[in-house]
Amino acid sequence: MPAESLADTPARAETADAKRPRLTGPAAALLVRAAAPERRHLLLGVAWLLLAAGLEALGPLAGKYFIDNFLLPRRTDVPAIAGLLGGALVAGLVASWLRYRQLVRLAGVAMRSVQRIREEVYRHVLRLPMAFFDQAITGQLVSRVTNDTEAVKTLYVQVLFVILDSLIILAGSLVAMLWLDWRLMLIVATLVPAVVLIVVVYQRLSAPAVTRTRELRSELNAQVAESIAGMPVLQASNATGRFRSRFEALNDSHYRSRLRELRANAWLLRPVLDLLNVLLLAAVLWVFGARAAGGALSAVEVGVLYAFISYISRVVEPLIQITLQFSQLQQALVGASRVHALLAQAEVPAAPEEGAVTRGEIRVEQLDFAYRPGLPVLRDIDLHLPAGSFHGIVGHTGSGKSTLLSLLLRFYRAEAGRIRIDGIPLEAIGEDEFRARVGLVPQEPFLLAATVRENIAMGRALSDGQVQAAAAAAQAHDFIERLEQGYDTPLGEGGARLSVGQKQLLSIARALAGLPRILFLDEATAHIDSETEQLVQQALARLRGRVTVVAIAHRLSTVRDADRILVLNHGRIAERGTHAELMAIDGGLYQRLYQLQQLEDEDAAD
Ligand SMILES: Nc1ncnc2c1ncn2[C@@H]1O[C@H](COP(=O)(O)OP(=O)(O)OP(=O)(O)O)[C@@H](O)[C@H]1O
Repeated sequence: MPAESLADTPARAETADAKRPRLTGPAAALLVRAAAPERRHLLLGVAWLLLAAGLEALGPLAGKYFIDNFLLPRRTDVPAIAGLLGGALVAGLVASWLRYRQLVRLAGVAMRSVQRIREEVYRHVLRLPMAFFDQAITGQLVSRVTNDTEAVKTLYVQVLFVILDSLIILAGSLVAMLWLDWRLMLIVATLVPAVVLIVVVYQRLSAPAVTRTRELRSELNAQVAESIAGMPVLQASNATGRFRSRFEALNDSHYRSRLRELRANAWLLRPVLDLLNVLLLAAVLWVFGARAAGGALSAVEVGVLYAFISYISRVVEPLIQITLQFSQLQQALVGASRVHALLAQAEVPAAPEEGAVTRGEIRVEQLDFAYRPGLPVLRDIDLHLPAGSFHGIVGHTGSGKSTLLSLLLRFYRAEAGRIRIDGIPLEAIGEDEFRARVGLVPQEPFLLAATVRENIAMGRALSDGQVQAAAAAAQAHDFIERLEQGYDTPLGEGGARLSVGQKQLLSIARALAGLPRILFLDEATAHIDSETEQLVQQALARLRGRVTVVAIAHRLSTVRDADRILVLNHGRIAERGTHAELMAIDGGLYQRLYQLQQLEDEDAAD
């Protein structure tokens, strides 16, 4: 199957959907859905937030009461003053305690919601069709599952709760001011449309920069992942310099984009609001000054003046907080829409749980397939593989061998024709049943950074005896026993401590450990020496009659003993028969392939 390219591509674009930094309906639904199981916590958290903000809003009113009733009339009523101060102190303490409880509760809601979203995204990725991974770039996908979901957490923790908190304080202060002096309150309230205007301008200026920054960050991830995966090729082809320059260029674009974003923040958020704060204070003082000059200022209004000055800062501060959160909101929305775009990708449709693989007989009728419309890769494929038989598939590069295997493995769906296993259509067999009964040994063995035992068991509840039996059947037991810690030897990332042949034998052991009825091998002997190839051949011979084996082989010796060999040519089955039958076709494709390979082998021996 095609490997991911190491081509020197410029910055790669992502889906248009992920670019729109808007809390679209489905993205909002995602956030609400993730928080839904926490409704009780959410309601209690918001209730405590409301109570705390209400208690805090009483502070300036208490100050006004003190000025009006004790300070200006020069009254020294100690028990009343002590009562007032004590009340203010208790209200402050209760407000602080409620804030603590509310923060812990709401932060918990946010964290658990993001945990759920991240799990949902990962679960979804595991169920995406292979066609999706043909286009996907590993690093970008990793970025979606980790960074973007983290950005969504910001949306819950900081943005929504800080904005909610600020809105409540703002509303409380405006109501208190309305009660004190509605005309003055209207002057202060002009701040609100001014801030809305600032936020709109800010969003216009910074949204493209924020989106670009996120894209570039995920491209940085993609390049690092790609470079690590292809390190041997990178170093051997002396491409490290080129990759370094590409990374530096990307990193520089990221820096510039972030700078544009920060400039918009620096200009529009705090400084403009601080200026508005000063203007507002001047306006309120001017009104009071005018009233005093006109002789209309009563003694009672000194308390109102004090309360107003206190409330102005309480109005300005939450507005500053709200606008500051907008930069994070922007990033979180981009994150949420990217996560949503990924979740919107269609999963592999779930198969009904009824069909079962019992014997392992495969029948293919009139199969046609194309990855892209109009470019057929397989045409008119008809096959019958009896249960327990051993079939080889050979053919030149690009003839469609791996594609046929991918269709038999249900990685893609054919547009025309039928595949049946034991008489049941492929898509009617339950996913668990299908994967348990059908094993695959891929061309590139994939090993986890875990022990030999874990690599064979792959999370299945297998006993030591079952693991060892599978290893013995794959001719891997002997070399495993020779490792320092036998089956408990840690293999290092990608099985770095083993030879390619040993990795391949482990990969076969893993496939056999599930006791499959059908076993597919995709060029499993392509990169191993003839000695290991013989081990693989012995392992396959032992499966005869019990497991249906389909082996794609570049090396014809691997399938020489097969019951039947299928020769693919430009997506069609050109020849089929045993080795002897195919060799008897004069000028036949198989005969030519075989002779060519013998010449190559002789050359290699020379
Ligand atoms: N995921 C894909 N998307 C689009 N085209 C693909 C994809 N995989 C394979 N192809 C194309 O389909 C054709 C058959 O490819 P396939 O990998 O099945 O050939 P193959 O016989 O297995 O070749 P090889 O021996 O080199 O592995 C090729 O032209 C290839 O470019």
